[in-house]
Amino acid sequence: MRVGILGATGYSGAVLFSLLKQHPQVTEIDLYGHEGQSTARRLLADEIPAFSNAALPIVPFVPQDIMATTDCLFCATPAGITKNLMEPFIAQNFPVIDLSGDYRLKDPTQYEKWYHKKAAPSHLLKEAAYGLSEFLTHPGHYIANPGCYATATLLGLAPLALKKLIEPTSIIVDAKSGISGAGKKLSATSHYTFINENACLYKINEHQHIPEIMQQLQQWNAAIPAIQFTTTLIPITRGIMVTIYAKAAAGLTATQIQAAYAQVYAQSPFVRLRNHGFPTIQDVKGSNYCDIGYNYNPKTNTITVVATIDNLLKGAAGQAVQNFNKLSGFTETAGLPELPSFP
Ligand SMILES: NC(=O)C1=CN([C@@H]2O[C@H](COP(=O)(O)OP(=O)(O)OC[C@H]3O[C@@H](n4cnc5c(N)ncnc54)[C@H](OP(=O)(O)O)[C@@H]3O)[C@@H](O)[C@H]2O)C=CC1
Ligand SMILES: CC(=O)N[C@@H](CCC(=O)OP(=O)(O)O)C(=O)O
Repeated sequence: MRVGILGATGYSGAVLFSLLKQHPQVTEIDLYGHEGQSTARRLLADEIPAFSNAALPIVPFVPQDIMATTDCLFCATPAGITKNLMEPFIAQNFPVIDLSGDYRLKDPTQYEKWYHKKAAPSHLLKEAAYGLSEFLTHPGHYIANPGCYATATLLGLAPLALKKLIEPTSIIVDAKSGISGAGKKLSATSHYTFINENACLYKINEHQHIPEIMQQLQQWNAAIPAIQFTTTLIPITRGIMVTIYAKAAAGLTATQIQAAYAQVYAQSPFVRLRNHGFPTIQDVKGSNYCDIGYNYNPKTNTITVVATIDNLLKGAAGQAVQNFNKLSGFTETAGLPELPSFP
């Protein structure tokens, strides 16, 4: 298969390129730059010295040329780009996997509220499938890859929500991310002198992943009205840890919780459950795994769930490849690392 990447010079696009380069079903990769970019030769290796042996050109983004030469397009661009570029691809049912937030929310007013930008038109939004891989049964042609925090939060909560094991009003999510989650551009909070030996809460009650988490949670359990969700930047390069607290439904036992997680993830090669103890970020770094641990405290009637992922793999490029595999009918694990990068 021949695939294309828009945004390969960014963090998640670069990880995507590395994965696709070693994918057993991918024979060629084309890289695209900005629409209207000059045709002067620009190489991936010039932008990312770590890829100095991959002298691939980055060519201008021209939809008709892309559809004529490749079989699937990946977009690893910031929010606000694909909503303006994807109409020709959607019109022709061309396979696209979009890592940005532009097509995740079905309701355009929600996108406008949380992303502070004009949304893609409703008729295009309708064509996109929300690609939380473990629950993606009908990939269609356009997959909106979930956000990194949303992936860890939803995988951590799914068994509790689906099986109605918690008080719907009691969910609190305390999420922490490494700095690569913010992308390659420098900002005041990603500056070394600010974040080194520091930790910083941000976007309190305003994080753009809240609506996509709610959109999915309410499909699993319509009684969940809202979640309390906080995000903290921590001084590591890669990784997300979400700690979830919720009150148990009446009469629940620890055995029922364990059974729910085991049943929901019985066929999920990238979800690893801990029946004892909690996962760390190191346990998943460099892999597409989401590791989940849980605990029930009968004294406070509280369930604690911890889910960890590598934000650039399961939170972005890894899940995009997992979705590509599902969309193309390949083995779900094809092209994805079998083990994390330990130590
Ligand atoms: N980083 C992460 O952990 C995660 C990221 N995502 C999502 O993935 C997407 C990419 O994120 P990330 O890799 O962090 O971002 P980066 O800022 O690191 O990279 C963005 C990429 O998009 C390209 N780009 C920017 N504007 C345009 C444009 N108008 N046309 C074409 N290409 C453009 C950039 O190219 P150039 O440098 O030439 O401008 C660059 O290659 C975002 O939507 C992000 O929200 C999702 C989950 C996790
Ligand atoms: C650490 C950090 O800044 N993380 C980013 C993750 C956002 C992201 O991945 O963007 P999407 O909304 O397109 O998924 C944030 O919190 O905004």
